[in-house]
Amino acid sequence: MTKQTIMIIGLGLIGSSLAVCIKKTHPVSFLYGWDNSKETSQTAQETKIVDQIPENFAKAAENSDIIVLAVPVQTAQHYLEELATLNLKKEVLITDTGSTKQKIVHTARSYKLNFIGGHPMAGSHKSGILACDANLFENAYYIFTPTKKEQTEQIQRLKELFSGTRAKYVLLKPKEHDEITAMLSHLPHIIASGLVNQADHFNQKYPRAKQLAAGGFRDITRIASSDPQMWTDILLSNRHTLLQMITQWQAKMDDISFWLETENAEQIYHFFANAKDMRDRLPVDKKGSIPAFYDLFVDVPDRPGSIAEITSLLGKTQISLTNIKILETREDIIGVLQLTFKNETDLIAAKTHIEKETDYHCRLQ
Ligand SMILES: NC(=O)c1ccc[n+]([C@@H]2O[C@H](COP(=O)([O-])OP(=O)(O)OC[C@H]3O[C@@H](n4cnc5c(N)ncnc54)[C@H](O)[C@@H]3O)[C@@H](O)[C@H]2O)c1
Ligand SMILES: O=C(O)C(=O)C[C@]1(C(=O)O)C=C[C@@H](O)C=C1
Repeated sequence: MTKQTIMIIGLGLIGSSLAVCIKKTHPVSFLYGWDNSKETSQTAQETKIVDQIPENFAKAAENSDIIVLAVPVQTAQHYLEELATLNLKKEVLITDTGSTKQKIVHTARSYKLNFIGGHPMAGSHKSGILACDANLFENAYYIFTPTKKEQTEQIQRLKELFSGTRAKYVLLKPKEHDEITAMLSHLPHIIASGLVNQADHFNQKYPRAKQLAAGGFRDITRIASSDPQMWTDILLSNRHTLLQMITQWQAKMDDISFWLETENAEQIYHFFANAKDMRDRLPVDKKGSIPAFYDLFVDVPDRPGSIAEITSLLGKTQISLTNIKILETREDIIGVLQLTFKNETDLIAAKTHIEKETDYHCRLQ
């Protein structure tokens, strides 16, 4: 194992999780971390997620063999501009984790930087260093977008660097990447937030309506809790593709309006049947289509002692929780408890146990 100096710029959810994975498989490498949030830098230092938060950005970058940009995509562009002005090592390899690839690859090329675009297709609506998770990328796809054949050796360097993620590597062209993620990630985020905003407006007429939001609304809108800055950057950097996708979406909505106006049950049935068929065939073991965190949602009666009952049940079985949160206490009826575990085995064991010992309903999403 060669000793390398690695610099991670941006120590939020993705940067800190990658740092932990790198440390696990490359203990002899030296890891610099850089973040413009003082609090985040302090946490990274205290928890030893990185070896050092340097005093001087330029010196650390110039000393690095690999630089990983894990900041919002627009910010990553600015860092490339800055890195291009430094006296970086000749062999330095720069990569990023951003959710869009064409713009950043284009910028890196214009500065003649040794850059390979990267994108781990796993994440969460949670952000920041406190959401750091060493298992975040396990079984997920990690996309690289090389632009030249000569980059094979560089890709190999990155595959080795990120081997601790236990992700599956995929190579795509930047344009292919941006079209696929527009369909499967960016448009869904727009729709989820659109729904929440529409419901927010609606709530002015029926203020109690939000208390009634049940599984359907919650399931489809989880990702609306994601970081607004990150998503502003993503949308603006994949503008053209998204404009086309939105037009297609609007056409689909027009179809539904028409079928409703004309009471066309056959077309409406076909719309749902086709979607069900496609959704049911989605692989369930892939991150991206399942929650990246091992969360269990338990409907509990809103009465004293019900939370203690669950924690003591889990305590007896030695299943350890990493987080517990009361999501809502709906009047009179039930509330939802979000239990987070450190891996899938604990999650499934907890679900089985709670269902066996109580009559509480458990859901994975
Ligand atoms: N969240 C996801 O699900 C996900 C998944 C895959 C890829 N990505 C991409 O990875 C990147 C990071 O996303 P994240 O989820 O880790 O976001 P995050 O908000 O959790 O972390 C971003 C970090 O960058 C820091 N930062 C912001 N501006 C900075 C600057 N100018 N200089 C230094 N640090 C700065 C922030 O303080 C924060 O710690 C984004 O480009 C995003 O598109 C996100
Ligand atoms: O699971 C989530 O919360 C995510 O939003 C993760 C998700 C996605 O859309 O699948 C979000 C953006 C990233 O670029 C990759 C993954």
